[in-house]
Amino acid sequence: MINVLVIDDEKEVGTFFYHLLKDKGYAVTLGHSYKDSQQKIMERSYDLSLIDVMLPDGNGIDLLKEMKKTHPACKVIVMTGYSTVKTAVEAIKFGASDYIEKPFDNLDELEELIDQLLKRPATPIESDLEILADRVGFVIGEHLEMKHLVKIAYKIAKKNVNVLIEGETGTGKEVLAHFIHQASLRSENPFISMNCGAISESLLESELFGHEKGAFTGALKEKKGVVEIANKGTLFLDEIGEASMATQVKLLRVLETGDYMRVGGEKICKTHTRVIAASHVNLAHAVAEKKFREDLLYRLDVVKLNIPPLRERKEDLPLLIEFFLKKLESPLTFSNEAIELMSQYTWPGNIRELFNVIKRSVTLAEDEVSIITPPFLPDKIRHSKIHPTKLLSVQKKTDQYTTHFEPYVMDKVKQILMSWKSDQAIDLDDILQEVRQLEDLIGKAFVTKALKETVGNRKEAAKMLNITERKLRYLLKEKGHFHS
Ligand SMILES: Nc1ncnc2c1ncn2[C@@H]1O[C@H](COP(=O)(O)OP(=O)(O)OP(=O)(O)O)[C@@H](O)[C@H]1O
Repeated sequence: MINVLVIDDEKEVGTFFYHLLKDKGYAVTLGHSYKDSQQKIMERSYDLSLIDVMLPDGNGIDLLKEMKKTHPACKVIVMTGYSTVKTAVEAIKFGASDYIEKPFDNLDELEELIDQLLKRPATPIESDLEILADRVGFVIGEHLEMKHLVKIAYKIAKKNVNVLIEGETGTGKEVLAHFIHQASLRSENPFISMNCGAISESLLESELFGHEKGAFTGALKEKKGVVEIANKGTLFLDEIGEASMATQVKLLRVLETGDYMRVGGEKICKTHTRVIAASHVNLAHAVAEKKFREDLLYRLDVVKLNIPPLRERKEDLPLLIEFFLKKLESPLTFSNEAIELMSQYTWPGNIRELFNVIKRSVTLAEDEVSIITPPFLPDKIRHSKIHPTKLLSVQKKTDQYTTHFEPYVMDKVKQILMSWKSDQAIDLDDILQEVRQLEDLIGKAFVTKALKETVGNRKEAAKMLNITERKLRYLLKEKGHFHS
């Protein structure tokens, strides 16, 4: 028997769902307040719950959290008024499967949604979204924050809400926008991408809204703008922060009412496009600096998705490398040392830069070798200097490193001191002599690794270690740091 809990303080809503669901053969429990529903959540388990976000004695989102904690498999639909769509999107972040707006004017759609949710197996969404991601060429990876973000993107894709994607250059904002479009009900209609920072102000306006014949010198024919072409589809506005204040006002109008005018035109036109905006600058900061309209930001960031930079999702490097090698139809692979160097690099250009590096290495290595080794990587990656402690300290889960050598060494010294009893006589000179030997050992390990990486090329090895070739020769001769 399927158990459903409907939580709403409006009696009519409860009664409506009671009859609708009872007729389908489900067992329905009604909750009328926060307190009362809390009790009902504790009493038994449910397969589905419909929760009103605004209860007189509490917040429906908190009940959603409790439900998810107590019965993780229970599907939740939150119910909201239009003005609280932002809250509903929040609910999705906390695990709601979907949200519906009150009043319910499409009952067939509502029934369909409930049936679909109850039909789905326990973790369906992951496989659905993975199939779609595969189709659009979007690597999700293993990074938890990224996985969560894609799940939210997938869930809100079917809703007609605007989305704001923030992230450094090359992190995949456009690919994510495309993924959202493909997951939406608009996927049969056009996805149009426009970079607001790439063209001049006057051209941007006519590209966005179109122009009438004779609107300006050179406007020989009338032209459709992207808001018109992407009508019923998705309009991806990259670098929205670059749009002038005047264009921002016009965009705001499009977002509020769908209305716009072609350049040189007098007729008000309407579009039903969905806007996904992106920016590599933090738009809230731009608002504080008065470079971006607050009301426009408010309209845009109904859903805000922040893509982490590649240096924070290094665990995804192998998957991305594999994906790009396949895309380039290359049979080559990267050696472990090459991958290690790539994971030490900070990737300021993010995934775009990674793709370019892979393309370059493949071109250089093709017909020469079957495994791409460090010499085929660009200098910036081979010689990207990392702080020695990054090598010596244990990498923590959070990818944080201690920033100085000293604490690491002091920790070891403390351990040694603890085992030294003050009544034991020691010889400090002997100890310092041992430390110098250790220094040699560490030096040897670095030199050996550098020579291995550069396949014995001393010039390259010296460069990698940031020492002169003379010093390297000295180390090899005097200290016996031979290449083993
Ligand atoms: N998750 C991903 N999976 C596969 N390819 C990706 C992914 N992210 C980025 N790319 C690739 O990296 C390149 C840059 O991606 P994209 O243009 O989407 O970045 P962006 O954040 O929009 O960049 P910009 O801010 O410079 O406009 C593209 O070639 C894209 O295909």
